[in-house]
Amino acid sequence: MSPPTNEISEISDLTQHFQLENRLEKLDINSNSSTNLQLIDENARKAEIQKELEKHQRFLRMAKVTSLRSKDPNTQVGCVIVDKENCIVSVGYNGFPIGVDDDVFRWDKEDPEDNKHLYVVHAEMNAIINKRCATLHDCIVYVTLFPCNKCAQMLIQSRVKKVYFLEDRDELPFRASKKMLDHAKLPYEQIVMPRGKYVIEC
Ligand SMILES: Nc1ccn([C@H]2C[C@H](O)[C@@H](COP(=O)(O)O)O2)c(=O)n1
Ligand SMILES: [Zn+2]
Repeated sequence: MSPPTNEISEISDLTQHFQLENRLEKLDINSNSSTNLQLIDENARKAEIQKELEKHQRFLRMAKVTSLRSKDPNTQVGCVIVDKENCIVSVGYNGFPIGVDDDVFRWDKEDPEDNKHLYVVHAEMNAIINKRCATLHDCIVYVTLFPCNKCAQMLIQSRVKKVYFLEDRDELPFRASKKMLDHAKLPYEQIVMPRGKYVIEC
């Protein structure tokens, strides 16, 4: 049985809190030996880290909004790619290729010959193809679902700098993807959304 909604929100709040704590711990600040100046510095860095986290959440919210364009009745995925200056250089969502008719290539077909997975272009692939810049080198990827193995290959080849994502899956394509990303040293990080600021009603 799934927990009631407010319980989920509390879990989300707690996870978020620990995520921020975890980020702060990495700073390795020795608070016992803090002088006033160090304390000011510490607070400034805490504020900076909080600001960074909020930026990631903002772009992931945009990825979520983008995902709503997908016609996949089971899983809508959205991807936003930003450059070094935090400018959006591309967006994408999962859909059939241009000219491939949804009424012919249906989303709900179970038959292996007609299954959507044979035809759908993933959100990340569409974002890579749609880019409005010469290269994605050092760009940051925001995606609502962890990239599969095929998308991970393309992201590695595109030389993007980091992947931020919302949801994860413990399935073969995703495990293979992690193996590849780790090996290629392309970092990825799951971001938890703040309570009440993720669900978008349209
Ligand atoms: N990172 C990903 C992973 C999956 N997708 C797409 C491919 C399908 O349209 C959908 C997954 O369908 P399901 O297996 O949940 O029925 O999500 C993507 O675009 N990017
Ligand atoms: Zn994929």
